[in-house]
Formats: sequence, C-alpha cells, structure tokens
Amino acid sequence: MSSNSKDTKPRVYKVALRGEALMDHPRWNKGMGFTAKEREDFGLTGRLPHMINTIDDQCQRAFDQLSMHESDLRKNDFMQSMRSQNWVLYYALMHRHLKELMPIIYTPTEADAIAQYSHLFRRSEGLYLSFPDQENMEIDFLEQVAGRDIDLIVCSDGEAILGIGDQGVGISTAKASVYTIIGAIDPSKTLPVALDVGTNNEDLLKDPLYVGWREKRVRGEAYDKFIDRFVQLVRKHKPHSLLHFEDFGVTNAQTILERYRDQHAVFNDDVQGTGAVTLAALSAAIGVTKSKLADQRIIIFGAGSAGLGIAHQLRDAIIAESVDAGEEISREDANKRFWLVDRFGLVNDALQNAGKVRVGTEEFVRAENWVGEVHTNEHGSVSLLDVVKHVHPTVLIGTSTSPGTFTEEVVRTMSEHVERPIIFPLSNPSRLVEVQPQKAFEWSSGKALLATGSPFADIKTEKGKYVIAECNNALIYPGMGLGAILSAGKSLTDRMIIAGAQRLAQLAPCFNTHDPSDALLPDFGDSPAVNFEVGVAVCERALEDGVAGNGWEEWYEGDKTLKKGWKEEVRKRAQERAWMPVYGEYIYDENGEK
Ligand SMILES: NC(=O)c1ccc[n+]([C@@H]2O[C@H](COP(=O)([O-])OP(=O)(O)OC[C@H]3O[C@@H](n4cnc5c(N)ncnc54)[C@H](O)[C@@H]3O)[C@@H](O)[C@H]2O)c1
Ligand SMILES: O=C(O)C[C@H](O)C(=O)O
Ligand SMILES: [Mg+2]
Repeated sequence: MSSNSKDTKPRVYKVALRGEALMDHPRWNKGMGFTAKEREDFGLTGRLPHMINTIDDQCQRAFDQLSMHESDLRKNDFMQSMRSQNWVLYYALMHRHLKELMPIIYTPTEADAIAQYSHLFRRSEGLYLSFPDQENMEIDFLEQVAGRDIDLIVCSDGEAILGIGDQGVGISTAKASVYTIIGAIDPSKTLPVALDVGTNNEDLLKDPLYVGWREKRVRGEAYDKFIDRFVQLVRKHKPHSLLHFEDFGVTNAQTILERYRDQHAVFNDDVQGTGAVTLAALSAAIGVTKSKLADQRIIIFGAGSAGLGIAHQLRDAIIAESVDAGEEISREDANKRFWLVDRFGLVNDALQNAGKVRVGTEEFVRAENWVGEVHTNEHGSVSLLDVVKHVHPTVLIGTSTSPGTFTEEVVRTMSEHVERPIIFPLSNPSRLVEVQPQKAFEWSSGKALLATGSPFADIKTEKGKYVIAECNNALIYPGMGLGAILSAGKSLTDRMIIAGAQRLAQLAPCFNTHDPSDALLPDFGDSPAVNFEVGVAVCERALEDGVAGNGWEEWYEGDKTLKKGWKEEVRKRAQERAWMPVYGEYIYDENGEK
C-alpha cells in the first residue's frame, strides 16, 4: 500500500513573526526545536533555555508529561492544550502513538470533553459564529480566512453530538484535527466553525460558566436563514473548499445536505461518512457469509441521521451491485430489504397513520404488522425482538444511542435463524453501545460478525483472538475529504462516496482472507495509509465520471477520455499535498507569512 508518510523533507517558509508572537502561534511555534540560527534571526535567544531538542526529544517529553495524567479526560485536556501551542509537536505525537491516542482525542473521550467544554475552556480555536452577532458574520469570517488558502471547513451546530445530544458549542475542532492526523490535510488549510444557535440543554442554560449563547435553540426560518448566510459566505469566499457538517439534529442534517449538495462540495459525516464506513464493513462481512448485498435482510435500529444515512447508502449499493450483475433491482424492491425500528418500534403503516413516522423514513415504511402474533413494546407498537422473530435478519445495525437494547434474547433469536449474524452496534460513545461485543459473541456462540462505533478490546477465543472492527466514520471521512479536495469538483457525488467505501472494504483484512476472526475493517493504526488510498479512489472516480474541477482539464483527450498516466498523476498530487508533522525551515521576511 502506498503511504503518504515518507515525504518528510523540511519545507522552507518566509515568516514575518518574531519573538513572542512567533512562539505564541501554534502553526509556527517549535518550542525547544528552534535551531540556533532561527533563535538568532527571530529574536528568540534569550527566550529559550540553551539546549536545542529534536522533535523526537520533544515527543518523548510530551509523552512523559501526558502519562502523568491518570484520567482519559485529563489526557484529552493535555492534548488539547498542546494543540493550541504547537501543531507539529501535537501531530508528531499523534503519529507516533496513533492507536493509543485516538481514543483520547476522539471517541469515546471526546464526548466527555465536549460535555465539559465550558469548564475545560482555556483558549478559543477556530471560528465561532453566534446567532445574535450574525450581522457581523462576513467580517468575522473574513477576519479568519481572508488571504488564507482554505481547503476544508468543518462546522457543527452541536445539536446531536455523538450520542449525548445537545451540547451547544464544541465538536468541530476534534473532527477537523482528525483530517490532519489521518488524511494529512494541512491544518493551516482547515477551519473548524461552531455555529451557535442556542441550546435546549437545560443544564447548560443554567450553568453560569456556559460559554455559548444562553438562549433556546433557534428553529424554522430564522435558523435556515442563519445557516444559509454562512453557506453563502463559504461559497462566495472559499468556492473550492469542502464543507463538512457534523452532528446536526436529524431533520436539519438531511435538509441541509439536500439543499446545498448541488451548489457546493458538502459532506454530512453522520449521514454519508457513517453510511460509507458501514457499507465497507458489511461488504467484508458478506465475503465471509458468501452472500450478496441484495440477499440481506437488514434491521436498522435507530432511524436518525446515522441510521437513515446507512439505509440510503446500503440501498444505493444494492442497486449498483444489481446493475453491475445485469439483474437490475428497482429502488422500491431494494427498499424492501430494510426494516427500520425507531423509538416507537417498527416503522410501519400503523405508526405512519398515527403520525409518528419521521420525514425521510417514508420509503421504508413496512405494511406488515403481524397483528395478533406480536408483543408490543412500551409504546404499543412492534418491538425489535418481534421484528427479529419475524424477519430473521441477516444484519442488525444499531444507531439508537440506547445502550443494552440488543438483549440476550434478541441476539440468541437472531442467531437461531442465520448461520453468521452480522451485528454492528454503532452508537457512540462506548457506554451507549447497543450490546457489548463480548456478550454478542457469547450469545451467538461465537458466530456473530461484529463491528462497533467506538474501540473495543479483542475477544480471546480458544483459537486465539477475535478482532472487533471499529466502524467509525473517522476511518473514511478524512479520505473522502482528501479525495474531494484533490478532485476540486463542485460536489462530492454518491458515486465518489461508493468508490471510497469500496476501496476501504478491499483493504480490510477479512475482505481478502474471508476468515471471520480477522477484522471486518482495517485497523485504526493503519488509517493514514488506508485513507490515502480512499482519497485516491474518490478522486479517480471523480475523474472517470467527468466531475473533477480546476486543474484536471489538461488530463482529458477530447471530452471524456483520460490521458495515459492519469492514475499516476492522482497519486502524485495526493503525495505532494500531504502535510507531515515535521518542522519547516524559517527565514525571516517582513513580507512573509504570519
Ligand atoms: N460509528 C459511527 O461512525 C457513528 C456515526 C454517526 C453516529 N453514530 C452514533 O449513532 C448514534 C445515533 O446518532 P445520530 O446522529 O443518528 O442521532 P439521531 O438522534 O439522529 O438518531 C438517533 C435515533 O435513535 C432513535 N432512538 C432513540 N432511542 C431509541 C430506542 N430506545 N429504540 C430505538 N430507537 C431509538 C431516535 O428516535 C433517533 O431517531 C449516536 O450514538 C452516534 O454517536 C456513530
Ligand atoms: O464522532 C464520532 O466518533 C463518530 C460519529 O460522527 C458520531 O457522531 O458518533
Ligand atoms: Mg458525528
């Protein structure tokens, strides 16, 4: 697998900052890593102890300091603080301890850090756009982006953070830094944005230290106009950037995606990223069961942003697979492979008549009620267990935020009817998982094929171990972003997303060996190299489909045919673009960068 991690040549920068201003800027700061010449040229000699450290020395010192903190939340806080002081050191440390530190800076610890955001707050990062200050939005936006080359904007309105609900301001910085850690996107070209439209979280509203706008969430037209103002600014000033939406409430997530997807390159991670990574894991799992996507009976438990995103992605893949096989399945028929179960039970016509079916789920409403044969749940409608009993699903996916809902009876019943039950409890953080993987393994007598949303330890088995794949959108979205940026197209199309998911699946250990004890997805430790490949695949598809933008025209002969060597060119551009955490060489220049 080609990796982007070999290119570690130091770059030369002309820098206009001196002294404290240089050391205070996380992009430029090198701490004890400034060379003797830089110390002289930039007025740093008296500001630093005598020794000069290598980045390895600095990583060692930082890691030792990190290890002194006992709780994961304190470690997260330490890492956050390091990121606001020295980017190269932060990312170099992440590269060296990727697997160990991802759960610290990202899921599951990030959930606690976001819940505590106002209390852990020290220094702002990125852009904060608040509803009451919207008249100033363009000025605030330009203050941060004018003259900057921005590839990627990650925004959130904080309404549905992971599985922990409305948290006001907070997630976009962690999500943006994962683009750099895994996708090698230059952090100076990313912008995290908190869109503060208030919060309905009573605890936050009552908290005297809450840092966001202390009002109830703005809804309806006023909300739409605020979001539109922001999106139009992005389109006007950064037309070639990718705009990533994270953790919006389910209705807004779908609406915003549909509204803007033909106008700008937009990406909703919870919908599309989750759909793509789940498709990849499922493709590997059905390699073990030696079946086709179209043969599956799929229950999705929790029909919100993630659940619906998965349903759409898998449905589209079923149709695409059938077209390739020359036996086209209609959209209506493909929808019949799915049973959605939400808070009120099976999404069926009885629920629809009672007005309890969410917009976006209509296509999947089932006619069957199995009246008389079923136990109803506490809402008087068909429960998950009864759907399992009647449908005999091959696949059970959890995106419900409701822990423990894949009970022993659910797993055992599912296992009675299929040889290899495919069970993906994807809710984050770990404490919200629908079933502990160890339990699902036991209750299925070791037959279940498992993937979870947060990291879980391997399961010890008689033969060795069973590896639990981490099916988290972070395993694919950095590559999706890289591919979209590389292709410079006006949109990130469904076909580009499917190409990325297919490449991810091909890189899963289990996809090639068909050995069920191998993981259904690549290891997070390999995610930088894996996402490089995903990025290449996404960009290749954009070129093949003629939707790539600026800079690719010269690679077409006539209208459609690509010139020889185009694939090598995609890889070359991806490699050249990769940002690596190594210090550059600085030359003082009063007209240089700041
Ligand atoms: N693994 C990943 O990559 C990934 C990606 C996105 C989301 N997620 C996780 O998935 C979960 C859902 O996220 P989301 O953004 O879709 O949230 P969401 O709020 O949009 O959706 C949750 C859905 O679950 C339903 N629900 C709640 N309690 C239920 C219950 N007891 N039974 C059945 N349904 C119930 C809700 O009505 C809602 O429709 C979160 O825990 C999130 O962290 C994981
Ligand atoms: O952020 C994550 O860990 C994955 C996902 O986007 C989620 O909302 O849970
Ligand atoms: Mg999310």
